[in-house]
Amino acid sequence: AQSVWGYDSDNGPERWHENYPLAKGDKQSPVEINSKDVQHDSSLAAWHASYDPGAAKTILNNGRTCRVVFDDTFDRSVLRGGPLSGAYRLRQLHLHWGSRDEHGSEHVIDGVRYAAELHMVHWNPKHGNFAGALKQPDGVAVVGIFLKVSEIENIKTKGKEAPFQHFDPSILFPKSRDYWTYHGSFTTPPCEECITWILLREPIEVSSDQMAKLRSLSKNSENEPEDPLVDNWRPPQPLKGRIVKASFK
Ligand SMILES: COc1ccc(C[C@@]2(O)NC(=S)NC2=O)c(OC)c1
Ligand SMILES: [Zn+2]
Repeated sequence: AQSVWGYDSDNGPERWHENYPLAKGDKQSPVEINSKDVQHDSSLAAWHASYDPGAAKTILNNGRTCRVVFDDTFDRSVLRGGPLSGAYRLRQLHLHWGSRDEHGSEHVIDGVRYAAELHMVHWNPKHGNFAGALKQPDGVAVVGIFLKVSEIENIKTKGKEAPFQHFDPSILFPKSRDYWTYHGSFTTPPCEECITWILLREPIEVSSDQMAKLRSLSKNSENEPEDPLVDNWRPPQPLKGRIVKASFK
């Protein structure tokens, strides 16, 4: 049905605005980042995450992405510093990826599309709850991490099932803390413009097998015809005068 948004030609990003007017807002995400237009801001502080692995709860295929949810009923796994004031609670992380290694990320850096993009979504508890935070310009902070396919032979351990109860997502952070920051929106409907984006400059490496794992997920439920879950990324939206800040020179 047209009303259920997705990434296909009949319900994809070009049509979201028909049911979700915010999609045509002035602070939409993702965006293209051109290093020549980026402004270094020496007042930008370093960001810090202190995550409790025990906060990880479940991993879910919701037909649009693969999502891990965390206990955010108190300041258990938090992100602070960087462009933020106060501690933001980690609520969930999810990914966007392509059908091939040449595309899949949502933000595009100097024309480079990465194979995938990881979003770690945090919200500001001063707004009471997540729903309240969505309505505030400083309500949500998302750390975006680019995934590129490594050349090295992937070192997947066959058949090993890692329990998600002991998963500390800070292991996903790349070495460098360098980041870009700008004010934008969720990249899927309802596209609220409540996000302070912190995009890490250094991508993390994943093997092609790991990418294949992501691409093996399907949109459909069990016992329905196989419909591969791929290309769940929104193309870049107009900056509309916004300046992207860099924490690095
Ligand atoms: C109303 O609350 C929402 C709405 C959409 C998303 C998902 C997403 O749009 N946000 C980012 S970032 N990437 C996405 O795909 C969400 O993520 C926590 C929360
Ligand atoms: Zn996302």
